[in-house]
Amino acid sequence: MDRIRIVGGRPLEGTIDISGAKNAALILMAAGLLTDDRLILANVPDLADVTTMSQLLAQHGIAVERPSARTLSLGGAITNTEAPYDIVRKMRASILVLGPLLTRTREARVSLPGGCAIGTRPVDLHLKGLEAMGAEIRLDAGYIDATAPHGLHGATITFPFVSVGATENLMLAASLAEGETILINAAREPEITDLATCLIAMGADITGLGTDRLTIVGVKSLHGATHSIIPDRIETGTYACAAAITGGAVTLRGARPNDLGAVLATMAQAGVDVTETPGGLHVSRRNGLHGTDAMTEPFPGFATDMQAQFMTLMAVAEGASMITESIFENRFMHVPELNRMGARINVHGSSAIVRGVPTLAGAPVMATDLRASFSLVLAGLAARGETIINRVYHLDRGYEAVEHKLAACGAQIERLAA
Ligand SMILES: CC(=O)N[C@H]1[C@@H](OP(=O)(O)OP(=O)(O)OC[C@H]2O[C@@H](n3ccc(=O)[nH]c3=O)[C@H](O)[C@@H]2O)O[C@H](CO)[C@@H](O)[C@@H]1O
Ligand SMILES: C=C(OP(=O)(O)O)C(=O)O
Repeated sequence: MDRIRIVGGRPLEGTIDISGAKNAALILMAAGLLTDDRLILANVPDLADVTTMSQLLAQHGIAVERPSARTLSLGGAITNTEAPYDIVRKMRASILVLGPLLTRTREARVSLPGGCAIGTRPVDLHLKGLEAMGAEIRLDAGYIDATAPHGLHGATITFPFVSVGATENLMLAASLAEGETILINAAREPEITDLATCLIAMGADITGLGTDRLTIVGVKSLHGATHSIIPDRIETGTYACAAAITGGAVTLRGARPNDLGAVLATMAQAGVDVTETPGGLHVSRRNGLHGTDAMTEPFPGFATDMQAQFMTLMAVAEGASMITESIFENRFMHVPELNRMGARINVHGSSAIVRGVPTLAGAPVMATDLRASFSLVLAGLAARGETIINRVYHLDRGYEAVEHKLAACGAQIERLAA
């Protein structure tokens, strides 16, 4: 297994190009199941999760080609409606093929994704929504067995709480269902709007973009389209933290500041200088950081996918912060690892109290999930001495060319191949 070695203490200076959004790429690839025509996706990041989704689509019969480094071309008829355990277990986002397979072919057998390091992550809202649209669902040997003998029909679905994945799955299903679907208390994440924009380009009828009420009127068929994926807001926020924690100055080229919701304002409150530029965002820090509270919430609130990285920033701020995780029940696995590097963080239920320390000390640490991994990279960049991060495969799921992007800005970082 690869490891990452960092020698900390160097301010980052330079420009980082922000890649296409992982979470938009995955759902847009699933949208490729909605038509036999070609769906061309541009600005696709080169990530392990994108490779996994390509494998999943390929075994459903979809031809997945990469005509250029950043472009994916999807097309062809669905020949197999089973999403097997061996692929689904690698990536929970595999559940996003359920809606498209069912609405297209009236049947789907998708392995239950199960829990993961950050929480139990049930998919009940996906299943209840599809049942409201006429699906018959039973669980069999760890699989979701779904059929829609008469096809899916529109329904009004009120989510009891916001779910990004359930909103996406039902949007995909509704786009080819008979009649009108209304999704109430829908997620408003930028990736949802990106999906809607692409579906509309494919011929779908969707209104309410960017709001918590989406109306989708099913159409008979969808056609091919070309769509460019939005820049990754979480990668943007993560590198903003990297600039800030090292006391550097970095331009994040291609970033879309509005997509970061409460994250940038919270960073600014903590003492980070954040300036919108014509092509992105400039982030620097000349003065000290001060402890600032944050609570994760659905968009436009503070993103849970930024919680671990912001916590590392607060670990070296002056004063205390309270960081509350309200989306996932177990997303503090980075805390013991950060504490091994000298941080002073206590977890009380869904909140972490962070008492800032003047410096962290390099140490061997273990990555436990994607964003926790980068929180350790950030700690390593700020720490005195050497940090070795194990289990880098978590990082490779969602961050493209981490060591190259950081080294180009002056970080002392290298990948140690297994
Ligand atoms: C591939 C992708 O886009 N992943 C993102 C997506 O995950 P994902 O779509 O899995 O996250 P959800 O928004 O669905 O989850 C929010 C909360 O709802 C719960 N829940 C969800 C569905 C359901 O049927 N029942 C249920 O109880 C989850 O366990 C969680 O506690 O949104 C999360 C929240 O912004 C992000 O952290 C993930 O990076
Ligand atoms: C939790 C994440 O991804 P996933 O939903 O694919 O596990 C993430 O991107 O931080």
